[in-house]
Amino acid sequence: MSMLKDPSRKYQAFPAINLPDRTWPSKTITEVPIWCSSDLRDGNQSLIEPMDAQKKMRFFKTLVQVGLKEIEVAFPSASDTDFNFVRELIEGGHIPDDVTIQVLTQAREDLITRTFESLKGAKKAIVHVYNATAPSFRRIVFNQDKAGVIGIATKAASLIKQLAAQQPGTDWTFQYSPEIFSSTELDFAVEVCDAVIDVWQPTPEKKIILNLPATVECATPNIYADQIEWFGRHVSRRDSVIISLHTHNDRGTGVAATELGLMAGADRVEGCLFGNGERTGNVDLVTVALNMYTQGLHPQLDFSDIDAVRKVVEECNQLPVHPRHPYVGDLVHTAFSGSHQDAIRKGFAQQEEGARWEVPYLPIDPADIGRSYEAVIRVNSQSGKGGITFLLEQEYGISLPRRMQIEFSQVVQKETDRLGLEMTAEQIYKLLDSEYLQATSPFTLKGHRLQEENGTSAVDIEVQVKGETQHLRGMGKGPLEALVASLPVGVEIMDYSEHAIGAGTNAKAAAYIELRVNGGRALHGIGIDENLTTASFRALFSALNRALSQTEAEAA
Ligand SMILES: CC(=O)SCCNC(=O)CCNC(=O)[C@H](O)C(C)(C)COP(=O)(O)OP(=O)(O)OC[C@H]1O[C@@H](n2cnc3c(N)ncnc32)[C@H](O)[C@@H]1OP(=O)(O)O
Ligand SMILES: CC(C)C(=O)C(=O)O
Ligand SMILES: [Mg+2]
Repeated sequence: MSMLKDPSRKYQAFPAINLPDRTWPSKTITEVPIWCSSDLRDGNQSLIEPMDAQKKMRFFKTLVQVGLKEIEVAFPSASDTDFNFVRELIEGGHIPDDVTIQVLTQAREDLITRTFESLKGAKKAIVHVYNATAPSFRRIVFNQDKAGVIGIATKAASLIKQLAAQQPGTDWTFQYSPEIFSSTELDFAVEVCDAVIDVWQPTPEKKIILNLPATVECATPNIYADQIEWFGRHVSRRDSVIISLHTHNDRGTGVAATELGLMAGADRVEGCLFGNGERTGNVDLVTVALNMYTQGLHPQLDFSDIDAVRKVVEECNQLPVHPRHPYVGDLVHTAFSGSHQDAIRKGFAQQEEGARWEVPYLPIDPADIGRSYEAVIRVNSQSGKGGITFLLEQEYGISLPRRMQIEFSQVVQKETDRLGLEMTAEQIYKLLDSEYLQATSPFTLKGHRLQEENGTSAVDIEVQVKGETQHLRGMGKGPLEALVASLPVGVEIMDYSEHAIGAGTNAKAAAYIELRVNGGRALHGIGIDENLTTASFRALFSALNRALSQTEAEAA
């Protein structure tokens, strides 16, 4: 490869932060942050078709239901749709008392003025202003030096303070974002923020929010954590400032950066549900929140019906959620592969109600987010007996004995190989039915009469053999021995088991028999009936017929 064409030469590693006594690496997340959804702003501005008023309202109500207390609802000076949406929220009384709406504006006088107009009559509001501070933006976008950029920020901060004072009926919170904080020289980021602090004069009782965006993610997440810890140590009036994280996912590590940022001392997280947002998206709030469960923390957001939330988000954003998306993807609580299914089935069987969650391969209990166990195990050609057994147990109450699991899984394997497709529980049951329950040839059991006296059983059997009715009679120490004695072929029973399916008046019996015919290969049969003796007789004929058919097939 020619070095001249080597793309890596265009880029430079992000320099490490000088913070040898960093503390975040040995911390864990022990507190739930303040959550802020930016779905209706950062999410919305990145959509092919931004949401209309109806969609925005539907999304807003879902966010409220989920439990978000801070919601960035619009960029009011951007469009009439956004402006009018803020008006509708306020005038229509749609904002619950414990929810604060947030709006974004550039640090420009006309836009700030329009933003305050949109907020007239709000009980509470966060006014969020941003301007770029990163070196390339200073040069490319603003053509300003550092002092010029500080001037943009402080001028806007002053105007915001002044306009807020003119609308005293609203409980205001001010928020400032130095854009691409993560690419801004740290001391300059602090310098700009300190200048804004000087204007806003926050106190521990009336804090401001400093939102520190990784607008474009261009370093490993440990760098972002260092930047957050460094900033927290150096910013003035730390006790009067809420440090907010706002990460994007350009390198695919938005969640990691946010989590490490929390360990580094941040108080608040902005993001979007399922990671919508500019380019690769904002950090996925759902993932960060649900990851808290595995830290033993309740995220204080309600995703107990995650599929209902997903439906709203997909319909409003007109973007599908990927099937492998953490927590919510269609496939993420599903195991196809044999060894995973085996471990999951054993895990479910041993998991006790209320005990610490230990089911292998499932980081959280799917039921906690409204997912059903049925979806957990699905069967294709990579599956083994564990998954097949699990589905038959869950869906049909059929518990195959161990050796029969092995035998039947080979039948299923042949079918999945032949189809090249997944098999549903229903298809598996149909296969079990045709292979075992419908194994009625050459012997079709038509009826039986059982007499038991002094420990001896005598059975009269009516069977149909190749269309002809035959009567068989046998005696033995029990019904099965009597039945075996009645047969015209040599049958040796290797194993027998039974269990109930269901309970009460609808209960049925399932019987399983493993037998050998004339010393041949051991094979299984199943019988299901309301009557246990009938079930066991059906099981015997099921196994016998399978054995005879196979012998015939092998001879042919
Ligand atoms: C990282 C982020 O997500 S930031 C949020 C981005 N979101 C959006 O932009 C969505 C909504 N935006 C819009 O609809 C439009 O940009 C508007 C209506 C707000 C403004 O539109 P316009 O007036 O046409 O300006 P435009 O967006 O092109 O911005 C360019 C001008 O604003 C300046 N500018 C850009 N950002 C800022 C800022 N944060 N603060 C101050 N000035 C800014 C630029 O330097 C440029 O100035 P110039 O014309 O003197 O060179
Ligand atoms: C407006 C700011 C906070 C933003 O969205 C970003 O920098 O990503
Ligand atoms: Mg953003």
